[in-house]
Amino acid sequence: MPQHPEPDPAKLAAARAAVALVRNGMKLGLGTGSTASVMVRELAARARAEGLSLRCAATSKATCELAESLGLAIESLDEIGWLDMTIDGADEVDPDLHLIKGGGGAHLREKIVAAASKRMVVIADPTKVVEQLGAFPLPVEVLRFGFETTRTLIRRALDDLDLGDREVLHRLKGSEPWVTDEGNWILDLHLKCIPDPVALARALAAIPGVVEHGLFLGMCSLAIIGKPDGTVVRLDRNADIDADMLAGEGDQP
Ligand SMILES: O=C(CO)[C@H](O)[C@H](O)COP(=O)(O)O
Repeated sequence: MPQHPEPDPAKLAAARAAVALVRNGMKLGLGTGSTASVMVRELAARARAEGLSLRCAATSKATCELAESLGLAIESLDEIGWLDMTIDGADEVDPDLHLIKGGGGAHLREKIVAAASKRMVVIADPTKVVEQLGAFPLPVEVLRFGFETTRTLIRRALDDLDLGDREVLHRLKGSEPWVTDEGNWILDLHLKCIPDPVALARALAAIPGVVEHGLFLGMCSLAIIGKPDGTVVRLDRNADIDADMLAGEGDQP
């Protein structure tokens, strides 16, 4: 088994609590990022120890490689169909369980997988919980074709929302553009705060050339926040989520 550093205790606590929700036979979406990686390791260990039969779709090439290296078989989303649950990390979580995602640049696949899931469970440490979204730069995946035109249209949309003086930065890896799993580029919107996430999401989605933005609104039904002492806090959108989740058989969300 590949060696890896001891995981952060808060991420480990959140990951373990989420993996405890998994039942034999479930169809799962596996998120991307450092917290999701801890979850994938915990899930693989539990599946091995208990002989669980699971069907898993990955939200990135990196997660696919990690899961397969740990013995979890990954199938394409379309092979599996609707999922019982996706477990993923987040960059910010607000009190309505609205999210910013895409710090790892995987928010396009993450959103598709979450949309195909009956439940999206977010795992995070307390630094991700915010009163208002926007301190974390909002990632927007953009087609390379007409990239500067799309950036200008985004700036105009921000102007209309009184967010006009904010930076819209091309994400780089070294001196080269950062390329997503789908071959696109990313703009990071340094907004400082997002007073109206719904309006911003609508404005960004209306711009040709925007493939997907990192606002996940109304998608997450449970956030599990791990604390450094190993305890967790659950932020529920639906009070009956656990009973509901156990009853789910992967029908259409
Ligand atoms: O959205 C994501 C990747 O696109 C990640 O889930 C998010 O960036 C959180 O990552 P980490 O757990 O490493 O802080």
